[in-house]
Amino acid sequence: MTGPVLETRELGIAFGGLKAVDKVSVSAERNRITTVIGPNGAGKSTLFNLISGALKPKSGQLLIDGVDMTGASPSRTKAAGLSRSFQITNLFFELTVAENLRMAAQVLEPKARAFLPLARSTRALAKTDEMLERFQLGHKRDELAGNLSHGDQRRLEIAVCLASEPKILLLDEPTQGMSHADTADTAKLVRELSRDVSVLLIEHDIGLVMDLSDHVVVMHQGRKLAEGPPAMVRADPAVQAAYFGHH
Ligand SMILES: Nc1ncnc2c1ncn2[C@@H]1O[C@H](COP(=O)(O)OP(=O)(O)OP(=O)(O)O)[C@@H](O)[C@H]1O
Repeated sequence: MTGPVLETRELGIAFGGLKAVDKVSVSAERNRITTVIGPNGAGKSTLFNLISGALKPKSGQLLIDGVDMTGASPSRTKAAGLSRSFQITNLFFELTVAENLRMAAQVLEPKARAFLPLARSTRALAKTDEMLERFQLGHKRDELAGNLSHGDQRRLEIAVCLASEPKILLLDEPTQGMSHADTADTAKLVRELSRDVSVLLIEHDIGLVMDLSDHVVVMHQGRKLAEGPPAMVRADPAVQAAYFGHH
């Protein structure tokens, strides 16, 4: 497949009179990190909600891998290859690290095997082992997810997202609340991930945005204000005025 893995065309939604997302067109290219930035209330989370199917757009179009997914439910966008990681962690704290991964990887099993004993979920179990090793969580496999450090939980969360082999990963502020060291580790991880999967990111840490992103989209008051390579966006006077707060 060529072309962007994800594309929005003039996507829009309003809450009452407020145009939270107003004719926003973005595309995420394959195996690239595309980052959406903008001040509080710019419409970033709402855009993610429209892309994942949590909200239905009032206007515009959404394409995943070239297929029209406008108005599709979250389960349909997920089946089309979209995986979303929330600001609020979506791990099962009362399950172990390995169980969290295996549940996510279960979608890789053919439907006919869905009711077989877990031990025979060979693809899901192999994927679990692969993720444990890659994310250096092997020694914590039988630990309850709820007992992990914040950094390990975020790492596990990204691993859970990848376990279902998505085409595009939506990450909503993956470093929020992290220590400096955990932020650096997560940045490294996101960069690694982008070798296998396209990433669409919301991030407030501007240093990280500049460092990580291949392409930056700037939102302001529901609209797309600018987009381009990080350095170009940062130098844009309109972006500096709206986002960085100086002229
Ligand atoms: N369900 C809703 N009902 C009414 N207004 C909403 C709803 N969701 C978002 N909004 C409004 O839409 C605008 C965009 O909000 P959104 O959360 O998308 O911004 P954001 O860029 O993600 O901000 P932040 O960086 O603070 O998370 C805001 O003015 C917000 O108050």
